[in-house]
Amino acid sequence: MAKFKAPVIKNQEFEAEVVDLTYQGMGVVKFEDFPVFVVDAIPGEVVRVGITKVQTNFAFGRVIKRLKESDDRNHNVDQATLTTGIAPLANLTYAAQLRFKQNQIEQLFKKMHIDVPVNETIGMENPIGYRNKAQVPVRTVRGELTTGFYRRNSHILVPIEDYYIQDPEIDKAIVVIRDLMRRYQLDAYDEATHSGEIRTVMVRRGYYSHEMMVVIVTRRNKLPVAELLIEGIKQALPEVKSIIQNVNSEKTNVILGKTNKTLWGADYISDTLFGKTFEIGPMSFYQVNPQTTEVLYGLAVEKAALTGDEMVIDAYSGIGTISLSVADKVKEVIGVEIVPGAVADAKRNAKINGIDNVKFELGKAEEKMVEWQAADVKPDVIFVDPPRKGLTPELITAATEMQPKKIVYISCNPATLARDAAQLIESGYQIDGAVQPIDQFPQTTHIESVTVFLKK
Ligand SMILES: C[S@@+](CC[C@H](N)C(=O)[O-])C[C@H]1O[C@@H](n2cnc3c(N)ncnc32)[C@H](O)[C@@H]1O
Repeated sequence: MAKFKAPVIKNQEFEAEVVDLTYQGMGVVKFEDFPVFVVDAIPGEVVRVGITKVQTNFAFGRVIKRLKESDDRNHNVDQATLTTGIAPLANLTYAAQLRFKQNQIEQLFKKMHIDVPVNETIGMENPIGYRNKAQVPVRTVRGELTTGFYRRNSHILVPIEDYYIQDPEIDKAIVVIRDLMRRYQLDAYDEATHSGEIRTVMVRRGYYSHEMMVVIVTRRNKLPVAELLIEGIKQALPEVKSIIQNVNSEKTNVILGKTNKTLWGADYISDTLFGKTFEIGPMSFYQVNPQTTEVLYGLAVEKAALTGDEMVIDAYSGIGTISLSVADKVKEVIGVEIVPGAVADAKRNAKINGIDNVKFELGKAEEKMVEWQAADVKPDVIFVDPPRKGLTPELITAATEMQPKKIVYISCNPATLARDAAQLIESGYQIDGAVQPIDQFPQTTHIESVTVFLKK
């Protein structure tokens, strides 16, 4: 059989209308029927495209000239932001972003042949500067230690100081820390040669508490000039309550290593959610958008319609935010979480808030659920809030065999949500009402939603 030959070649130019937007926020144009994915091109726009890379079934291109512009284009964003991968939807108006997210969920359920309404995405009033956490790579650019963000689809650092979607206080802190590292001539990490010292700076700031944690990720155990660095950070950033060194000596893209050393202050910071206090350690997941998290969990709890008598499972419980938010509305909760630091945080958080009807277990949700089912645990409601890869078939089998009245699925990836929904429906559950998207991650392609499954 003759090998398929792409109808375009590198550097070829042509004009076309943008007909679609991929789930990664890239415009789709067609050359004959061959799809070309183009950064910063919006459906309805007509563009002159230059081909940058050709693959077997598709190609990538860039906009050489925009010949017709879409009304959905947002002009209030600078080029550096669009060049990096930090805010890939920032070229769209916010209204168009919200429609894009609703539409993505609709398409994914349609593909699975599940007929379900999807509500309009609940958005933010001010959808920038919301992130309570930054993880910024530290690299050498033109001979100087630099912080910024990777250029899209690459590991090339673009120096930036305004990260657009991060809490501006975090942006300021990163510049302060970068300048101290320059002053004390610290060496930035070099991925290619696996040399240098400072890999990443992570900063987390409590939305209500304004407590800041700084985590410096190093390649080796020794952090040169640690004393001077700590003193400088304390002087310049009075909100900092915790300075931690995380050691990651592996040749990997994973940001954090396993070892943490508290260089100064507390091992965690606190913040509040629904008026409850949560202590958050460096390894623990904590929702990055504190403003919409309350909307998200508020909705999840409202949809669960709890009466006070329920036995609840909180699978993927993190530091216990869902468990502790529902504890006073139910009889008891058991949570399961895989990260030991997060389970320790969750147990402390139960204590701090005087909650004693909640238990947290360390383990894999998919294994614990099978154990609980075998032990004849009978939950009335199961909350699942998995990472992007979603649930496993084993977890769904065990969960549905326990026959809870409701399974409340909080999802950060509609592709795995739609896949899992098919198995839940096959196992005797039906979707109650509509899927509700909530914009936890404005300006990005990430899509959060809540769906309730009812036992038929
Ligand atoms: C989206 S977060 C939700 C956390 C928590 N519900 C919250 O909102 O703060 C997913 C959590 O699942 C945990 N996790 C990942 N894989 C897991 C597994 N196989 N079993 C249990 N927990 C897991 C992660 O460490 C993370 O804390």
